[in-house]
Amino acid sequence: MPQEIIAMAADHGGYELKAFLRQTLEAQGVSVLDLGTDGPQSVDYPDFADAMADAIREGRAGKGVLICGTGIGISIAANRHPELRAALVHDAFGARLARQHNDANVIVFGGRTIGTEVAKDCLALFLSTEFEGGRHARRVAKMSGAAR
Ligand SMILES: O=C(CO)[C@H](O)[C@H](O)COP(=O)(O)O
Repeated sequence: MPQEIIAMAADHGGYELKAFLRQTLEAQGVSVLDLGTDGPQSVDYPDFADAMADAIREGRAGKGVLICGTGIGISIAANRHPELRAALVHDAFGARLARQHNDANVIVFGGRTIGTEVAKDCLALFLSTEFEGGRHARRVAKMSGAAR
């Protein structure tokens, strides 16, 4: 089975953490689709959530990493897209449960709030943990259906 491609995108509050995590993944042989941004100039985080949604919808990546300063704005923007289940994660427990219970396909970090080593551990757990299905599949399906 071909290895899943991981898309990454960040605003100016997260580009440094993105570069660190990209380097980490590529050193492990993981293919990364980098959707920007790549420098400190001010950009708008919704544009990068939109780029992530396009990449996942078009099958250019299987999972993604989004980063803004706090992770909050880019989470809000990402979860407006039906193809994304974006989880803002601060610790290993959240990273694992985001996969096991929520079948999240995007992990979100705050570039100004999380340490690089914590983010690295969270990302590794996120990418290596399977969705549990069962009762969680019913709940995830309810989020994918038409609004009430
Ligand atoms: O965290 C964010 C959104 O939730 C943004 O990164 C943050 O709002 C950008 O702020 P500034 O333009 O002052 O650098």
